[in-house]
Amino acid sequence: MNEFWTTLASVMGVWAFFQSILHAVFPPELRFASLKLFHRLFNWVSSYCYYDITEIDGVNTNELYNAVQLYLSSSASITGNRLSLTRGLNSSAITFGLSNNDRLFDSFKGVTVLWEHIVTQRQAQTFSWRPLPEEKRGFTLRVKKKDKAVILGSYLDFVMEKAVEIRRNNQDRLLYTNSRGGSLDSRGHPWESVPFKHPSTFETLAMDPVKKSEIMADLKDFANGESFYQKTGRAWKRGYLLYGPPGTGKSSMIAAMANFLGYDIYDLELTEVHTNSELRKLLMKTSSKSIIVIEDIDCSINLTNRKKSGNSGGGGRSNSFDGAPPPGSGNGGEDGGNSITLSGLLNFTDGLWSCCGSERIFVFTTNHIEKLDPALLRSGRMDMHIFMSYCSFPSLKILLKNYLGYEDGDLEKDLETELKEVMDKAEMTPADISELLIKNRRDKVRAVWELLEALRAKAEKKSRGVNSTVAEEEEEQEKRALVESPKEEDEEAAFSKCDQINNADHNDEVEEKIK
Ligand SMILES: Nc1ncnc2c1ncn2[C@@H]1O[C@H](COP(=O)(O)OP(=O)(O)OP(=O)(O)O)[C@@H](O)[C@H]1O
Ligand SMILES: [Mg+2]
Repeated sequence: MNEFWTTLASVMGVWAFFQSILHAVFPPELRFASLKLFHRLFNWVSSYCYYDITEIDGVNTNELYNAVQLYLSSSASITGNRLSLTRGLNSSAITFGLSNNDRLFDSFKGVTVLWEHIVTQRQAQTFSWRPLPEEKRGFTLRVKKKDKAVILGSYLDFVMEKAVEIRRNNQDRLLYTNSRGGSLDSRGHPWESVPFKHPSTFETLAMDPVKKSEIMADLKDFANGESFYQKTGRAWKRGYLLYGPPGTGKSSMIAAMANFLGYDIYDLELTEVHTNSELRKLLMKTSSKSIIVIEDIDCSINLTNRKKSGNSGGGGRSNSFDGAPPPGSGNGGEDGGNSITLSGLLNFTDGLWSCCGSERIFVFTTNHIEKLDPALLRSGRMDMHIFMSYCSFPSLKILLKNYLGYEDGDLEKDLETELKEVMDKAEMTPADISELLIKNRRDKVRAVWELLEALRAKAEKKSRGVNSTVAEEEEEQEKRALVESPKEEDEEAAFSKCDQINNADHNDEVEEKIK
């Protein structure tokens, strides 16, 4: 050991002496050239090579940096004496990390490597189109030259895989939103996140049990289908379109999917996205094993003004849902890139860019499938169309079990028969029924009788031909008003969206279909 320190001291001494001679004798250019030469010489003689993994690579966040940080946080791999402990905002576990400017050894397949965490203050802010963090952070990996092949070949992949695993186990899943508009945070992320804690599961979801098991099997096949997608040359992604009246469980289904697969959710607010290229950037910043959701797609973008959409209706912003992109809008639009087109959206879900990353699910929801452009519904676009319908008797049984603890056979026979009869005629949504059950949950018997009363009343109204869709229509208009409201610059687009509400005839047709 002593020998090591003596050698190190002499090398440092020689280096210091060499530098002072350089400063005293040579002009700066020559000094620089000699330093370069010395470094080359040193690298040539040294038996180590070094890899720098910086936190920010140009303008993008370096995924490998995050992975290394997580990997080094796994207690199994850590052998250092000094560790930093963190508990992230979105995490329910404490993680270890390498302290700033500290180092530790790790071994892999009999090879020992040294990790060093380097943190330096960023020099005076250079010009940048977004604020950069104050510190420059990075890891340096020191590897023996003879072990280079092992490390580059499999160690870094192993680190990446381990990091994903650690993240899955340690961290709560996240719900991301793009509510910041197109702006990025200091680490280059366009998405904001909060912990995802929605308790909906397939168990609590009231829907036809056969359909439910089909969906669950489809999701399982997808999640386990890496080799299938590889073999068939398909991108590892899947699209689901959930449609049906308000309150039938579309959003609950998305939460159940995420909880079932353990995926994060990216809730894409289309009205906050201004151009196709912005949409693409958002996509590029989503991680794999995630569900990308566009809710109420018919309310998010203009579906009716197809003819006008090419010129954004005279200069204002309009997210146009047009089969053919307006001239020059393939990557943002002629008007300075101020429109999203259907082709942009399809590229987002379907084109080459949709394959950056893998294992992703796209889910669109709508109350009005008939308002969607056929291009979006064509086979291959959305792999599964799932109709979320009014509450049926099998769905009611699930709600009765979840809310009141009724098991099969607990209901009196007559009561059950009557519920069965009136259920389909009443066309009540699971949301309405849930409300009734919650209200009386302390008195099971009363809850069921009140429900039966409500169902009878609703069924009777239906049979008298009273338009039951008034409430739905009101809810729909509320939704649209929310989308259309505030921003002044969106006024024009808002007016054009109002046109959508004038589709009563069309609605009737679909209601027929749904029935
Ligand atoms: N199928 C269902 N199973 C269980 N609960 C449901 C179901 N549908 C609705 N609910 C209950 O009603 C509430 C509203 O449902 P949800 O938001 O999922 O409906 P939605 O179809 O997404 O409505 P919208 O079209 O208005 O977005 C949920 O919080 C849930 O408690
Ligand atoms: Mg919803």
